[in-house]
Amino acid sequence: MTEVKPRRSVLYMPGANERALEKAKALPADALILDLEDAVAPDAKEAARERVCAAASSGEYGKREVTIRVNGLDTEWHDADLRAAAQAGPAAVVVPKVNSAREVHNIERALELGGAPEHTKIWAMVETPVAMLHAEEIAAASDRLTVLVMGTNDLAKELHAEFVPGRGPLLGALSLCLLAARATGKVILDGVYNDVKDTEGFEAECRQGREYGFDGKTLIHPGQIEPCNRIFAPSEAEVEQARKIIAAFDEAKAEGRGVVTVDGRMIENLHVDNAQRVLALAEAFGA
Ligand SMILES: CC(C)(COP(=O)(O)OP(=O)(O)OC[C@H]1O[C@@H](n2cnc3c(N)ncnc32)[C@H](O)[C@@H]1OP(=O)(O)O)[C@@H](O)C(=O)NCCC(=O)NCCSC(=O)C[C@H](O)C(=O)O
Ligand SMILES: [Mg+2]
Repeated sequence: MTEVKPRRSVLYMPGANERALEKAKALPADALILDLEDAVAPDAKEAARERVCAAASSGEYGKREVTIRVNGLDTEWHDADLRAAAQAGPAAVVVPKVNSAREVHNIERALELGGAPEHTKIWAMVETPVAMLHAEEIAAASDRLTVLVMGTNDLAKELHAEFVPGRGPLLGALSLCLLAARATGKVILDGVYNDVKDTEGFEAECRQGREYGFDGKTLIHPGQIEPCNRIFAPSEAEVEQARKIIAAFDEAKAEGRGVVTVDGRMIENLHVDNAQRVLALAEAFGA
């Protein structure tokens, strides 16, 4: 099984907010997105670019992936953001509103020309109707692209959809992107939950994201980290069950059988693969 990187909780923080950048050093988020796009006002963009590039190359955020979200491809800041990010060498450059494979190729070329180290990957945000329809070609466009990130605020805006409990209006789009990620072997992160005071609603959305198959969720506030880490990690009972399944199947195999029941349920090879994935995740999360 390939290495599992912890990406349950991926926290955005405004690149212009020095206090938030400092505070993030001690926060238990699995990964960070230092934002130059929506959370930064136009007249603060250049100072924020310098600040986040310095933060990303500082080595002060421990083992976590520190990424930089640049401004969109059609903005006046995009090229300079990409050049600066390529030099800073973060774990990834997060690019908003990616709509086609051609755009991914352009980003890839710009990173290469900018001298980005190999470890700097592309995380593509999918957040427009066009991106939903091109999700597979976007995900498959480059080996350097390792993660799809849902942008549910932009998507809802473009769709004229309302935010309702259960996210009915967005479920088709979320499923399309999940299919694209799984079909191409990429990681996929769910979108943000805007009401930072609504713990119950946030936890329900985390559970829904996990049930659908998302690898983790993007966050906007430190208070969202603990519930997100808890919900996206296998519980003790799930780890115990995974061990039981592996042991029962090993025993059956030794007796020449390819199928067994555990607690009355059929277990075949594919369920063992799932159980191994649960153990790998638990180990990656330090559970
Ligand atoms: C949402 C917020 C504006 C709320 O801010 P505020 O009311 O000031 O929060 P608190 O007073 O509760 O903050 C408590 C302390 O925590 C620090 N803090 C807050 N948020 C963060 C953060 N994201 N990272 C690190 N630290 C954070 C505060 O500084 C306080 O610290 P202290 O003073 O020491 O007590 C605010 O949370 C915020 O700005 N969040 C991030 C917003 C953001 O990045 N937005 C852009 C990304 S989301 C997006 O673009 C979606 C996507 O594209 C889509 O389309 O869906
Ligand atoms: Mg967006």
